[in-house]
Amino acid sequence: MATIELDDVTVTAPTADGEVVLLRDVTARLTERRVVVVGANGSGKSTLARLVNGLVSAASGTVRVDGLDVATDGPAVRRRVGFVFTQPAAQLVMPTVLEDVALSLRRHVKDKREREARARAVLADIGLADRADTSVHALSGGQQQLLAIAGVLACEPTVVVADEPTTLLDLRNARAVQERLLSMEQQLLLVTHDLDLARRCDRALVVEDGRVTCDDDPERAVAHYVESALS
Ligand SMILES: Nc1ncnc2c1ncn2[C@@H]1O[C@H](COP(=O)(O)OP(=O)(O)OP(=O)(O)O)[C@@H](O)[C@H]1O
Repeated sequence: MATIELDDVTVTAPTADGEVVLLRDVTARLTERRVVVVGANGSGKSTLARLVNGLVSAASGTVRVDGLDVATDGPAVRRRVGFVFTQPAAQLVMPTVLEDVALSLRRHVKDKREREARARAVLADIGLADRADTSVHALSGGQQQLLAIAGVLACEPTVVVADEPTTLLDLRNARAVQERLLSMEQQLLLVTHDLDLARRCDRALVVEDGRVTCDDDPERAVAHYVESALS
């Protein structure tokens, strides 16, 4: 299993009259297979998730994935960390379903024919084999999210970071995406407002106002979050 290490990490962003702190003094060593991040809107969850593949940089402190520093080994870290966004359309770039998966595979499989065969196998695995030649825009939101996840997994990452991956999906598609993410062998760092889903993970971080205020087993952490959010 992969290891994500955050050591005294603070993230800031510039404002018109100085800077704002988005995340403050976060330290955690994450080795569990499924780690969930919960917290109120605007508390800093996405900022925490984005640190792990360098989409957001730390102002101070270090972020490491399997010992590699995101600040100095960015490309090597990004090869290990796949990212699933809330909006799947954000990461579907090719015209057809098959081409999109094949593009994800371009660094891993050099031979074009072999790449196409692998892409077809990936599509069969997620149940989209019959949509291979369809436009990515003709897929439903749920199918697009499954395709985005397939593209990420095809690159064989050791960590998958998913930022509210089921927020836009109906119950059935949300379930399909959840099961795919929870059952995969890769380490999952999941941001979600779905507390039932959070309870199925192995460890939970609660973020409040840019700080990790609870780091515990999910039952206890979710209880802490509910108590704090509703009090
Ligand atoms: N680049 C930026 N510049 C200024 N403020 C920012 C920037 N990025 C994020 N913020 C602010 O930092 C806070 C934390 O944002 P973040 O997206 O991490 O929250 P979140 O917990 O993921 O929220 P949500 O549940 O609504 O997605 C928010 O108040 C947001 O407006």
